[in-house]
Amino acid sequence: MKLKLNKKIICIVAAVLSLCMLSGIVYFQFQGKKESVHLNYRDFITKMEEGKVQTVYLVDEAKLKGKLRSGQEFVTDNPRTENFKETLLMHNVRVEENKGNSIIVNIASFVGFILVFGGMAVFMSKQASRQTSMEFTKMSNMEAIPQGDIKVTFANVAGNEEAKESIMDLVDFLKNPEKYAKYGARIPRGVILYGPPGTGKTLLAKALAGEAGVPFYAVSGSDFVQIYAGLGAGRIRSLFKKAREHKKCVIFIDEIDALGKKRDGIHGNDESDRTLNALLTEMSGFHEHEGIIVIAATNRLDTLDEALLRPGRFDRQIEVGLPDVNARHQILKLHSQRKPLAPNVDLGKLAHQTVYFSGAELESLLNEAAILAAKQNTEQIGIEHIDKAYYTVIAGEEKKDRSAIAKEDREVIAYHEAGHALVTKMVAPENKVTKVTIIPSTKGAGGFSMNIPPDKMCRSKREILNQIKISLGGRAAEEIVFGEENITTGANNDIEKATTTMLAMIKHFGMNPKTGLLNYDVLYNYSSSGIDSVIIDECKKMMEQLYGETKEVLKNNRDLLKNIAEALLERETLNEEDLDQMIYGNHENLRRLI
Ligand SMILES: Nc1ncnc2c1ncn2[C@@H]1O[C@H](COP(=O)(O)OP(=O)(O)OP(=O)(O)O)[C@@H](O)[C@H]1O
Ligand SMILES: [Zn+2]
Repeated sequence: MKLKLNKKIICIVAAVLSLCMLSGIVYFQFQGKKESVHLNYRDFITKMEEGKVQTVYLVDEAKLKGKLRSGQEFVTDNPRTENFKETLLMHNVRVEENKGNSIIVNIASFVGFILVFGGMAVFMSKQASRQTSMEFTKMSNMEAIPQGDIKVTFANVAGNEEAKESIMDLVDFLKNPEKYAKYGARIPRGVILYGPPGTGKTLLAKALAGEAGVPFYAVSGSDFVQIYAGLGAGRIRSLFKKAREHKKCVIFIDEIDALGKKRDGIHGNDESDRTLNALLTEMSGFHEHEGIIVIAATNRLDTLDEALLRPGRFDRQIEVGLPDVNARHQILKLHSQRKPLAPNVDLGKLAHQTVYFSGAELESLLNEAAILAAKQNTEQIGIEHIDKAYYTVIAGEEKKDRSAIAKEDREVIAYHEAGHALVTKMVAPENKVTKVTIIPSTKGAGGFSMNIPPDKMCRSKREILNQIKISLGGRAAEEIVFGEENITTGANNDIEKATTTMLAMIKHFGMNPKTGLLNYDVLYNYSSSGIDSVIIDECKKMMEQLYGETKEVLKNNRDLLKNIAEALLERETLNEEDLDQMIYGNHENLRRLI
């Protein structure tokens, strides 16, 4: 009874207090609006250059306040660069340092209100209390793994050679930031690792910290959302504050997409915007000689807000793809190092059977097998354990055996990619084919073949036509080998690319005799006749002719096409040397004959 009464009183007091608080907040907001405007940093610089800025109050906060000559007060981002004060003085701006400004006081009182308000809420609801304290604990738990405790090095990462190389560059940046500062080089602040789950992104970030011998902070983008308003941005600031104490360190933000998703303009989310802005502000506030590198990871690069990818932010993007057969073999070897494998386990063969497995799945495969063997008390881990574990690992995503479904698809993909590569070699040997693979990547649905034309200012009509033939090479190979009935949707992107190029030839470059030397975009601006049917007819005609020629190239080299496709099925990835070896043999001279 006593307890109930107490609760009632508490509720009444809480209601009255809340009312007071609310009016306080409303008053504060009214005051705030009257007082200062928010200038983005670029506008601030413009105003400064125009001599419109009278005073700036320098503080060590993310935002700083100032006054325009018109009397208007403003708030803007604090760049925290070393020569900021000098720049201000050079522009005749009065600089006042560390002066408590009224907005800070206001913010403090606002935060005070919020805290009291929050406190009441906590008091009134046990549930909320538990939740809040969890969030706060999370916040204070952002401890770094100290330097020396990170045992991960590049030796723990198998495969992923290209990603590893890019990360290796950063080790030197972290070890000797002064060296780069001396030459005025901007040290990369942010790196995005992108690729499918479980491919070793976290591992690479840890290896960077491990190799450079610096502390490692790991957080996840999703830790910053779904928490009380304003806390996300606060957490970012406290994370960076802690990181700065170390001078050199690696901050790893997993699932960056949780706070840096593209804004669609309709479903804006103020809270994640605020958090993202706090992150960007912190990153642009790094001192030149500071060795802090932020590594972010995401499964999808294309969903990220462009603001994140601008220079000075996450301007290095590194793909971390699924491992090919060679890389899978190395990963299996690495993770079986301390496992007693039976002689009947052939890791090379296992690598072939684990198409589309990520590094994490391979690790899990061996781990599950080890658990099974331990349960049965057998001396060693045998192939029978691995076979069983195989289904445990892929269960849940697909009932059927992945490699079995993939078999037919893989063959079509192999011929498709072989088609692209062979046509490139035949019609445009000056292009570089850096990599052909049937392992899916973000660059292409099935597989992809990287074909880089030489760097030139202008391209000739012949080069453009060849580029279209290269795009058509995939579909042409499918048709020749599997018949017209069996062509696939795999050529979707290729057709899009070919059409775009073809239209540009006709509409912009005046490279078709029938449609003439006209720019059709300019023409359409003056008449509203829509797309000219002559253009469509010419496009189709030219495309048909090029497709015929492409098929001819492949038909004349069917053996080569078969060899390349079979090599792809066997090795999954081929590089330029492998291709040249197959096409030109050992005789470099032959190259000139073709
Ligand atoms: N290339 C690799 N070499 C060795 N082990 C790997 C590799 N890739 C993944 N692994 C194993 O898988 C585990 C999980 O990898 P990691 O957490 O780095 O993947 P991730 O790409 O960060 O995944 P997510 O996108 O799900 O966060 C690692 O701890 C390691 O055991
Ligand atoms: Zn293709």
